[in-house]
Amino acid sequence: MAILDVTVERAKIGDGSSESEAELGLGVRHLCESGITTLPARYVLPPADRPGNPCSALLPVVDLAALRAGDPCQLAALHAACRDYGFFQLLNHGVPPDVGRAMLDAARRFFFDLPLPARARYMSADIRAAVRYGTSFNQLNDGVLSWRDFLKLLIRDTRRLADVVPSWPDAPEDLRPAAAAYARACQRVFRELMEAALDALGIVRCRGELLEECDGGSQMMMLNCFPACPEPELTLGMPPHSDYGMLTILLQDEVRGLEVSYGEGGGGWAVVEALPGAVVVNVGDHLEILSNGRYRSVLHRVRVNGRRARVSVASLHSLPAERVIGPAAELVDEQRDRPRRYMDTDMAAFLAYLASAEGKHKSFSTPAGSTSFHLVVRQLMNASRSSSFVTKSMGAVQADYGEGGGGWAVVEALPGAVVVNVGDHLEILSNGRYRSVLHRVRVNGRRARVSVASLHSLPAERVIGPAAELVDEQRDRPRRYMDTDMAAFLAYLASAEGKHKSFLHSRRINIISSSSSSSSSSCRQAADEC
Ligand SMILES: O=C(O)CCC(=O)C(=O)O
Ligand SMILES: [Fe+2]
Repeated sequence: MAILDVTVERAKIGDGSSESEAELGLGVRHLCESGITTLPARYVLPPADRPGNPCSALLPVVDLAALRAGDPCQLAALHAACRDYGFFQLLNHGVPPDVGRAMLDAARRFFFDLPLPARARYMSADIRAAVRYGTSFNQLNDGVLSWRDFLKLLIRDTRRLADVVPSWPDAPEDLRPAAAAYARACQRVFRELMEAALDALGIVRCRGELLEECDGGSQMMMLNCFPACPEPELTLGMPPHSDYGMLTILLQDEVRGLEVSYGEGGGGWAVVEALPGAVVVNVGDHLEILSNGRYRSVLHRVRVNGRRARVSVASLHSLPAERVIGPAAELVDEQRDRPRRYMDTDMAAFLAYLASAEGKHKSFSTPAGSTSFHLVVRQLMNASRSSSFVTKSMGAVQADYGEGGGGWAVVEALPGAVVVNVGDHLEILSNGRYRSVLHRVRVNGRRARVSVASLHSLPAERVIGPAAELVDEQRDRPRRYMDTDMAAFLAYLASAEGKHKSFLHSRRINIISSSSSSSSSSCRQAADEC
């Protein structure tokens, strides 16, 4: 049905679809200059992924001046915002208004005043380039393009900002000083927020070390440009994604556009309404991992506007790229119902993920939808065995069903039958064609029940990944799982045996089953790696 709709919509778009791929690669600013009046087909989302009617979200507010002064209410507000929303607005952040204004102004002039050749000097196919002008989300892999151009400025070690500034665009002429001043201001905000977050989380043992690493951490500034769009209801400026890093500080002009995912299973989208002078801060994947899941890295996306262009600057902060990140020791206690929820991750693991699945989970045309990097990490932790089980009294087994799970149906089995279910390994081997479904067992007030489950898999040392025949990157059959093996599984068991099966499973199943409708995605800032 969705495919049919898209075909019809594309046919309707007609003249807009005539731009060549090479032309589209030059970005949406260039496209606008060419005078298009309809949206080219490559930007048209399937109906289920389009932005729909906006509703508003008023984010929690944190006052950094009060936090700095030791106000316990502000620490509590920060903690609750990171835990419950993953997003907040920051007031009295200490970024001087003229520094923010100068940053946005220079970014606007870079995108709108410079002729294409001046901007195109910074175009690069290398996603690792420290300075890079590009378009869409992950241009080479996006099935549907996003209505966005960007300039990425990567600072690998924030203490060495001065060394990298000379490599930044020299036009407009105030871009370098404006971006450098803004980068420095964000570094201070990041440092202060991390200090408070570590306190709020009760991370004491490696507090000093972590803060030192924040001081010499990585910072990626994404200058985003979303020109006015001829058919804004058909596309997005950025697809649903989470940010790869500890914290992101977002500066935006007066045009709204940022939307955050909310609701059970993340089905709803709300446009962020920010207070004048506030910056928006969100938790990234690394802080979710460090906090062992107490803080949330939430999916967000950007809607575009039919009349007004929008410019934003997202400053993504993390520890140094080579740092291994895992849950803080204080937040893991296997004895006290605080299992470790994430495997350690580092840039090497992340790059391996990119090499195996780069962009695969970000494409709107990918039926599997997608996930952020840390969700993939969770998924690997969860890999177990293919299984079947035999029950004596079937009535108690329930299997998850429905869009995104959420419903539970009691299994009724025929007399004499055994029930067989697909396990995680077969789901991986089948590259997601077969599903390893959540199930649970209810108990009975009157009758005891006994069952025997026999779980089968390949030899323990065997590395399991999607079968070659079921992966074809050219034909819309991307690889959906990283390889896994028993060592990875045992490492997981050693750290977290059985404690959080349902949490991990529910995330993973959601990712798989919600995919066809939501195609949420991510790790973009990851794609434009740190
Ligand atoms: O422009 C925005 O509001 C959000 C930008 C964003 O999410 C990003 O650059 O990661
Ligand atoms: Fe983002």
